[in-house]
Amino acid sequence: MRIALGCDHGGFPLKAKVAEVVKSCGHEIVDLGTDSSCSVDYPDYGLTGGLAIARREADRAILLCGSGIGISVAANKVPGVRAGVCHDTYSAHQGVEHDDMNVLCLGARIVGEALALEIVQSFLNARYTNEERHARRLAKLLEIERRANSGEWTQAS
Ligand SMILES: O=C(CO)[C@H](O)[C@H](O)[C@H](O)COP(=O)(O)O
Repeated sequence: MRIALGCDHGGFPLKAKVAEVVKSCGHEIVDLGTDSSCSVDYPDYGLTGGLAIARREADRAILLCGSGIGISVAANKVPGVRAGVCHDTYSAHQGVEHDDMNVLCLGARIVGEALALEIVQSFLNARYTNEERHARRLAKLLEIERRANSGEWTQAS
């Protein structure tokens, strides 16, 4: 798979190790920056990561920030993105298997390196099951997205 990898300064300390694991699992990296610990703004990197998915430049993304929260909120604003913060391996594979999560977000200030790398592997190895109940729920998510984007909830009547 092509895996977009992006981070802000809070996530930067984990980025190189995550890239190593992604490549060692046989995947290609689409590097979205940032490339140093200089302070930057997580919405910029959440957007870039989300767009990589929306534009099909990557199959999945891994986004890192201090907590994982800010960058996941930003990425989830992009239609087609299903980003989740996962700080345990179970969520990382179940999020893909049940919810077709396509963006994994990690907080480099929350998880240690060893656990983070196991979480990454768990995410990469997981596949969406497409079981009937999951497909039904995913269809409902997509319908929420469609209605939100149509403006029906924000236009004055
Ligand atoms: O954790 C974050 C948002 O949820 C971001 O990664 C930022 O890294 C964090 O807010 C940055 O904090 P800083 O005090 O500007 O380093």
